[in-house]
Amino acid sequence: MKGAPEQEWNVAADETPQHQGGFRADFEVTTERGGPSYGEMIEQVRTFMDKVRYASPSPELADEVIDDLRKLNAKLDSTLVDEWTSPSGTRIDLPSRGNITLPPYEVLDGGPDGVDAVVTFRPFHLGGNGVAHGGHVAIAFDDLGGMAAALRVGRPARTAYLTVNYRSLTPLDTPLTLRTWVERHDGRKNFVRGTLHDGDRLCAELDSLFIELKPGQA
Ligand SMILES: CCCCCCCC(=O)SCCNC(=O)CCNC(=O)[C@H](O)C(C)(C)COP(=O)(O)OP(=O)(O)OC[C@H]1O[C@@H](n2cnc3c(N)ncnc32)[C@H](O)[C@@H]1OP(=O)(O)O
Repeated sequence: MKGAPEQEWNVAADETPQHQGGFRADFEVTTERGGPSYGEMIEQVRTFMDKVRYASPSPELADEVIDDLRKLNAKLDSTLVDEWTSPSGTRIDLPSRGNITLPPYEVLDGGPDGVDAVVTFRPFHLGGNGVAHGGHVAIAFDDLGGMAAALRVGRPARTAYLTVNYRSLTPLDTPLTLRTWVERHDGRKNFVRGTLHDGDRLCAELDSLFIELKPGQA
């Protein structure tokens, strides 16, 4: 991974098809793209999603919010870039690399032996009856399982299968311990296991296969 000190943070997307030549194994990570307030911007969006999940607005307020959102969307329209240069996904100083689509996590330790992270499912990750949606648990495992495979092989890997065993309910708004590691490998095949704990209580387990991508493979 490269981290250039001089980052351009508002580069227009070019005409190059994004997947030409395969998944980019070596794209620039950054702590600067999007500016110093980018993390807070993402946090405010997540907070907005929390509010939307539980809000019951009047028709008038819904119309007002729609107007405000249209204005905000128009503001961002002029700044759109491709996925490889967007801060969302490449800002390694932010929870989940600044990726707005992932449950926010912080990697405490990561290397060829595995990944230790703390993940907090937000109120908007609600599944039902106050606990996390199983699909969001799977997303956290997919990203951090993929990271464990990538850190072992030094190249990106794609999920071939992913099984989550849900052992007990996963709470919201609670820092949870998530671990992933490559249990065994066979050529390009990385068999990745994982656990998600609330304190000592096991919430879910991961059993998955990540295939190391060949050079140029999409
Ligand atoms: C740090 C950031 C991390 C982010 C992680 C995010 C991860 C993701 O979400 S990726 C998105 C979800 N995954 C996908 O879209 C993948 C879609 N599938 C594919 O692209 C391909 O099937 C792919 C790449 C997985 C494998 O294709 P390919 O490279 O041609 O491998 P292929 O030759 O078919 O298989 C290689 C080996 O794996 C085995 N294999 C492949 N798929 C499976 C499977 N589902 N189950 C069991 N074995 C499998 C094959 O049998 C073969 O075994 P062997 O070498 O012993 O004969």
